[in-house]
Amino acid sequence: MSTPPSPTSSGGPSSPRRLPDNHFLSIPRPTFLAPRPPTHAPDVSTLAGADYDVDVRTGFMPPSPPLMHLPEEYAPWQKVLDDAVRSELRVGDKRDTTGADIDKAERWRAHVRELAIISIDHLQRNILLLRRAHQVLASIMHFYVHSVPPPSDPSTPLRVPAPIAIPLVAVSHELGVTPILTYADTVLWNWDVIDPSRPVDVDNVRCLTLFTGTESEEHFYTVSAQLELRGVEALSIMRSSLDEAFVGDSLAVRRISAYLSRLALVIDDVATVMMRMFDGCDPHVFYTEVRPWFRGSAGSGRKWIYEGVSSVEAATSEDLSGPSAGQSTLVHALDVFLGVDHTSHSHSASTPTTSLTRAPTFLQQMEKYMPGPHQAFVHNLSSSAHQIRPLVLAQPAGSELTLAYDRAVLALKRFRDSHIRIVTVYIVSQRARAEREAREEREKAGEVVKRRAVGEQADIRGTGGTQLVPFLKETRAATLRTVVGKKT
Ligand code: HEM
Repeated sequence: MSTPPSPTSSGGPSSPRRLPDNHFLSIPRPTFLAPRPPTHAPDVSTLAGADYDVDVRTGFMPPSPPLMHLPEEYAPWQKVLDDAVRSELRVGDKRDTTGADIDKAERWRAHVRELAIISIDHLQRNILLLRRAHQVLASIMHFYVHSVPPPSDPSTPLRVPAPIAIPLVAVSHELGVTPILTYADTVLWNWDVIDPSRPVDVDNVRCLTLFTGTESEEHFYTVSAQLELRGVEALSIMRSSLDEAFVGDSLAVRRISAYLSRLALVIDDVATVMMRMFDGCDPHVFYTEVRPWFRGSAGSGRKWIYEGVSSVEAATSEDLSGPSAGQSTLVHALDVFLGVDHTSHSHSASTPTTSLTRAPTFLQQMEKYMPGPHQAFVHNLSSSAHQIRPLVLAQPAGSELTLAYDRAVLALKRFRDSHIRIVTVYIVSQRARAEREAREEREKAGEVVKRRAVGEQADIRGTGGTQLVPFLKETRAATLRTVVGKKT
């Protein structure tokens, strides 16, 4: 990022205001104090830039709308995807999916198996085409694996046919991302501007639906895209703060304090944007129609076999999660920048651990689902020689810097409060409703059905395979533990 925008004193989700010209943050530093990193230190001078695929205006989203078409040679992929959407394929293990739905899906699946295996040679070195290819192939794969009825033996592997598996693994390799549908496919690479004469901003994007064509699905993706755009300012604040941390003098401390206070407002805005979810994404439609398409192989009890793929490559496609906004680099970056330590909860996440190994946290596990350059961004941020938290801890309690730091951390905690409210409405309550309806149906048929005891919680899993309620509460608790002063 070449020039960070000045932090502003206030502003709503999409209307940051400028600082007055005489504000101390508007005064340039004397040039002899300009930070110059030592050659052995990681370069934190540009947290945005081509190397990380981060844009000064759009952050982790590409600066212009992603391609929606592939060259003619790849038209067969596009056609089978369009056919799946047009024929309104239904998830195979839903109670109301009919035999006719299953037959229709099977006819479509046969076309997928009969596709020729197309080389990705003509996509290579063109990142825009590779992204579109990943999105198309991963979407076809999710339609393919989820439109079949459940097998009689629930551990029967799911086979992804070679015409999809081979190019998907190859394209994923080029992009440094996993061969499964990711947050990048559903959000970062899945949008267009509403009004092309206006810049890309929070209120000028919409996402192009893929699975159900419902307004709820489109809104679900669009809110995440809007949130990414509102978060762009946080990236420039991080960069400016790290530059100042390198200098580390008293002026730097004052400046970082102002940046962190501004960051708190930006994070609150990001949370406000997230709550727009309620404006257009119906919780029941989301839970019953949209979310089932997202499921990955992790935690499903079924192995997904990528046919025609070498055993080495196949190892990278085992136990993968479906898309989750938990793969958003923006939120990871905020955690890393503020020094939120999630390691203590790794035991309650999906990966088992032994006393000799420390399991990666959920957030670390999610990094491999991010595009390669964004993973590099997070690594660079976390390996920066000049971190904010140690600087804060070195200040006296109640100082301007510690107060500002806590404001930012508490804003992130409030973001997680809001997120838990969303998850409660969109998943926990919907799951309870689905169970109640299934029970009533069975009771109507004369069965005696055991009810869950009061206080007994369902084992509800996220698309990332976590036990989501304890996981999200622990993630929030880790954020609160990061506060250095009063935890309110
Ligand atoms: C209807 C809307 C949403 C639902 C139902 C939802 C659901 C979930 C679930 C179930 C998890 C647990 C991890 C997993 O197993 O996948 C999760 C994690 C997460 N989600 Fe969401 N989410 C929603 C919207 C969002 C949005 C818009 C964002 C913003 C980027 C977001 C950011 C995160 C993050 C960062 C995590 C990791 C845990 C954390 O850092 O607190 N989610 N979400």
